[in-house]
Amino acid sequence: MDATFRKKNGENGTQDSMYLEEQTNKAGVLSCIFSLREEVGALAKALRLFEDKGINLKHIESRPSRMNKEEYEFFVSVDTTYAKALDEVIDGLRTQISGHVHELSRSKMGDTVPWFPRHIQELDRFANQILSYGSELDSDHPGFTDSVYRARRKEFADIAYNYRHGQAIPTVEYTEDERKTWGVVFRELKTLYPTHACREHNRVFPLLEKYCGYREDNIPQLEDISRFLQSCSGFRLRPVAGLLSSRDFLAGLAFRVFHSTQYIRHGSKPMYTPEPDICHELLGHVPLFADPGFAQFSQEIGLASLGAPDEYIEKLATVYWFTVEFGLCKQGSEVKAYGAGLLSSFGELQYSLSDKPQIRPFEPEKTCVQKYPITEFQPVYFVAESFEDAKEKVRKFAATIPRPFSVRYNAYTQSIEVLDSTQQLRNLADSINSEMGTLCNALRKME
Ligand SMILES: C[C@H](O)[C@H](O)[C@H]1CNc2nc(N)[nH]c(=O)c2N1
Ligand SMILES: N[C@@H](Cc1ccccc1)C(=O)O
Ligand SMILES: [Fe+2]
Repeated sequence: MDATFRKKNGENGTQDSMYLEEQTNKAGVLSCIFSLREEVGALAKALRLFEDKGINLKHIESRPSRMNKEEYEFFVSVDTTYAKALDEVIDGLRTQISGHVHELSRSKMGDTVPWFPRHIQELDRFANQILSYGSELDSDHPGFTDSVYRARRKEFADIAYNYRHGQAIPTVEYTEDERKTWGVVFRELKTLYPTHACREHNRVFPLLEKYCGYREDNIPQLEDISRFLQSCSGFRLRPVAGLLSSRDFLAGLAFRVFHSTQYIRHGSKPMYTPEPDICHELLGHVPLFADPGFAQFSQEIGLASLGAPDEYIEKLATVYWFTVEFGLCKQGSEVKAYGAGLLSSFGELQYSLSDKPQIRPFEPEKTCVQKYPITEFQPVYFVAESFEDAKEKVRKFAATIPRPFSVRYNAYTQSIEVLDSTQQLRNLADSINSEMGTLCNALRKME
């Protein structure tokens, strides 16, 4: 059970001596936490309530309460088939044994909400939680049997493992072979961008050539790009050894942090690779993260993911997949690519705008359940009406994610604020008020 137990003080500052929290994070399991005044038979009485309703407990744990020495806390889980009976037991715990229960409140910040980073520095915890793409990829990965390539990948992994927030991203000396691979990818893609890429991508690309060393004969350095992005949109890069879980990866976006690989694809297959590599990050993602509107869109997906239940992380990751990774977008009378997985693969970029794949309108409620392959061209793409439209739709979708609190990113402290107290809301109101003053003044000066 990955639930964390945390007891909260009541809003009025008093210590609640009992709280109940249901969770449905794990498919098929419902949990509840309650605390009781310690005395002979207290637990037996509580358990009788479960017995009376015919509930077979799956799991029970107890521990002395840290907040109140006279109390014990109990954590129980039951099969979801007992959902209704559990509600009745909770009522019973509140009423029938209230003699042993002082005050009662439901903790708003669920004590069972999945952990998420609150400060940008906490992203350091993700460094060594890399997923292998699975045996499926390993065996047909173009670099699988190349021992030189594998050794080189380990060098890149070590840079990422040792990286800590705030450090400069180490410069890498790329080999001649690596530069050759980059050159092929760069050249082919550059000829396709004017006709295939969305206008936001085409607008930023020349700036990257001017300021970040984007050239056919040079693989740009992550540190230079990270600085450039910070000045455009506040996005920054962090080196990562490989694929992160969707939850971790999306959490980074909430802080405007993009986890970027630093190794390059195997030279034998430059036109398409089944996993992210530096070509994908620098040619696919970076130009769009430099666009303020797109940066905002990406961060909102990240914020929506914090503390969300697993099933919603999966849906959000699918929405991310069909927008940021493989999205198509209407621009004027044409359809263009804005998904980074398309903008970094000269094979798939051409295919995506041909008449071969299926094209459907982007509707988050439908798109979020679409299955997709991760190691071959996509059979289905979704077309957004515009970035603004996609942003609005994703916002509406995100609002359906069950979460008992709202969050906001504070860029000054680089931390996530959980908006669950009147003090937090007052701070937010103050800051909006100050911005509103700026806006009104500026408007007056325009007249
Ligand atoms: C969020 C979604 O699952 C997406 O495919 C993520 C998964 N993990 C990742 N991890 C890394 N390092 N890079 C990525 O682009 C992604 N993409
Ligand atoms: N297929 C992309 C890389 C990629 C793999 C998986 C997900 C997203 C992107 C390319 O060749 O550039
Ligand atoms: Fe990507």
